[in-house]
Amino acid sequence: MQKLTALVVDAAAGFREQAKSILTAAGFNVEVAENGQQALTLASAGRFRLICCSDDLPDIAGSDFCGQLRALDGYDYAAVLIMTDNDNARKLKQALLAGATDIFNKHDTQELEIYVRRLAERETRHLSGRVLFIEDSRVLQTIIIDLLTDMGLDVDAYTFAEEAWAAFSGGDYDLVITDIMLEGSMSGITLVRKIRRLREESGNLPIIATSGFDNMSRKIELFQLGVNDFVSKPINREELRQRVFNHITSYQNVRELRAQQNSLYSLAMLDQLTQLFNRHALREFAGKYFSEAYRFNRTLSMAVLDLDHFRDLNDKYGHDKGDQVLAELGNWLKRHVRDEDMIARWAGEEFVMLLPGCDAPAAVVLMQRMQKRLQRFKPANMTISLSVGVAEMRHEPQDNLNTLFELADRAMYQAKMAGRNCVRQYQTEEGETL
Ligand SMILES: Nc1nc2c(ncn2[C@@H]2O[C@H](COP(=O)(O)OP(=O)(O)OP(=O)(O)O)[C@@H](O)[C@H]2O)c(=O)[nH]1
Repeated sequence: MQKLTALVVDAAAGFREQAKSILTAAGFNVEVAENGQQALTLASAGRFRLICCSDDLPDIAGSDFCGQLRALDGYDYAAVLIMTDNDNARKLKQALLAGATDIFNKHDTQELEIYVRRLAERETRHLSGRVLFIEDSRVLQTIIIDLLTDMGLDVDAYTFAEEAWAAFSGGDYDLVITDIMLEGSMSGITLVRKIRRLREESGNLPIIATSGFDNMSRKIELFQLGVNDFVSKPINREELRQRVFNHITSYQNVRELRAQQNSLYSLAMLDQLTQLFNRHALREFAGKYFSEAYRFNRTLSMAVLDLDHFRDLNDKYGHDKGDQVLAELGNWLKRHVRDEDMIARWAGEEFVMLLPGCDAPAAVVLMQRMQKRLQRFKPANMTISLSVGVAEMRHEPQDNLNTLFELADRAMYQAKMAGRNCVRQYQTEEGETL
């Protein structure tokens, strides 16, 4: 990692001190000079990452100082900040043309503070990540591997796109850098196309293409294909370093944000004990089940499943054992429904299933089969049983989750009354099933 060094050049001792303290606070080691000549001597002896220079030096104009500094060996990419106390547009433009990076007002140092703090953060940030790198020139491969590992990155380097593609599916990468013209039967373009066709997250990975053909229509084609960036050969190390830095950090920020969103989603929608959807999620998604049933005139059934004598199990074996039973049962139930069905933990020991395309008699048969299997499956080594109530949507305008739940819940109660461990379809007092 580069050492953060800065040089302040100003004839006024007061401003030198002020600038020095701002830069020191941002993490720079600071040297000072009173005039341009002294600064140029110091600059050629050392290598400063940042030079903060007055536009009003006693011996040399600010723009000339910039020009002479840039001509020194190793100052191509240094940040040269011109400090001014008058906003003479012409003078400032001259300084920019002569190579100044930016211009700041001496009387408003807040902007300078923000700039140096951000630069220091960027320079000292420890990158970590994995790069898939494809380049068929051995010499260039070595140079770029050095650059990337120096940035803290792990690199998987390949000469052929075929090998890289084989490695891609097994690796958790943060960036792909690929040459476009490669030896072998697969080109860099085919590799990019294959990556972009992937549906999973890795299909969105940032890709930097490199090529010796600096041809505009080829570049445009590459961007259309989904390449994020392009670096022409011969590769400028510093340019590639900055581009890699930007792509890796923004990709990782997006990933982190997505992970946070997922964990918030999981907290909001999933029951933490069973990892099934919770009641809130059932309410959220039920609308879709009902509207599709109306639209396509499909049947929709609901089953309410309630553990029998669970209080006794808790009392006899403890609440932790009860929790274990619920967690294992939840997992087991999830594996016994189809992808389009929905299962949620409604409350303590009560679960709800929405079964689209399934009428009530079919749901009864399904639940009876499940009950049979449950006798063999002993969650947490406990023999348990379920009372199940089933009801079918009647396709009446007021049908919704609440009305269907009410019927299925009443059916579940009828199953309890009938001695538990059985399935009941809701029956009206007149004996009509619904
Ligand atoms: N371990 C555990 N127990 C729970 C949880 N949620 C609810 N319960 C317990 O589930 C039991 C439900 O008891 P009841 O409503 O009387 O029902 P039951 O004992 O299963 O009897 P029936 O439903 O009539 O067969 C209570 O003891 C609750 O404390 C939970 O998250 N973990």
